[in-house]
Amino acid sequence: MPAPVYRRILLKLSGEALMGAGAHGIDPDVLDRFAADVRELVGAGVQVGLVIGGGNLFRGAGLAARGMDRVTGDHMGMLATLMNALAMQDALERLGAPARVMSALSVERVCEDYVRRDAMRHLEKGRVVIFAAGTGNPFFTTDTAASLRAIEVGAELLIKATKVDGIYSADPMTDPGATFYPRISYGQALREGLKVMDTTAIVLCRDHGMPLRVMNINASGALLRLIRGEDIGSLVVSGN
Ligand SMILES: Nc1ncnc2c1ncn2[C@@H]1O[C@H](COP(=O)(O)OP(=O)(O)OP(=O)(O)O)[C@@H](O)[C@H]1O
Ligand SMILES: O=c1ccn([C@@H]2O[C@H](COP(=O)(O)O)[C@@H](O)[C@H]2O)c(=O)[nH]1
Repeated sequence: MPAPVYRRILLKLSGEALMGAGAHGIDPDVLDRFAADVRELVGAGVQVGLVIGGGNLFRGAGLAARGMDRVTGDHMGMLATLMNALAMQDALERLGAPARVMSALSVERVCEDYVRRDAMRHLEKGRVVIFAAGTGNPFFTTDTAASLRAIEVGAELLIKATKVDGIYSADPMTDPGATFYPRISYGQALREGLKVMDTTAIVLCRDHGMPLRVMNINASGALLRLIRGEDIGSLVVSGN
């Protein structure tokens, strides 16, 4: 087996994908499958930071569209990501992979607060660090939190694992004519307003030279092959 080409990665997992075939919540089989994929990475010697979205439970923008105060909705969205993080911590530990949830919002009886130096230490010890509650601020997303944490902890790659195979000219879920981009520059992604990842997250990656891959979360064994150097999904590269 080829050795991993990355020492430390930050993996952003879609919250929505946790629903599986359901319309809401967490499908336990899907959760366990994702946890097994993450454990394989740890087993291969890679230090793994995780950020999990909250779209399977709540998004602030959706709640605001139905009349709720936006900041309250975003607080609920961030707490939703904490619930997903706790579920993932449990699934990983059932598989024998030590994990720590670190939250950007203080919920001190439940998990650790996010402190960068502590997070680095957990990673060095081979524990999966699950960064919960996004950035801790409303009006952001977990994509931005993933970019931020990847940069803060010195990850060598940010992987966005989502429901589609990578980046396309348009949303492939709604546009069957969308073309796949195996490589795209940050500049082109921003210019074309591609909605696969939010603008703030892409700008952060661009400005801090964080390599970014978008890939399908449901492709079996793909994460392991990716960290061993296979060209999977779409790679976002420097340039205009
Ligand atoms: N140009 C594009 N290329 C690829 N996917 C796109 C594009 N435009 C929109 N998308 C959509 O973006 C989705 C991924 O982004 P999004 O952050 O909304 O999902 P997510 O990762 O599942 O979020 P959450 O973690 O909140 O559940 C894909 O599932 C895809 O349908
Ligand atoms: O930094 C952040 C991150 C997230 N939120 C809120 O949480 C939900 C869920 O996150 P997704 O990235 O959409 O999965 C998001 O819609 C926001 O409402 C936040 O406020 N700040």
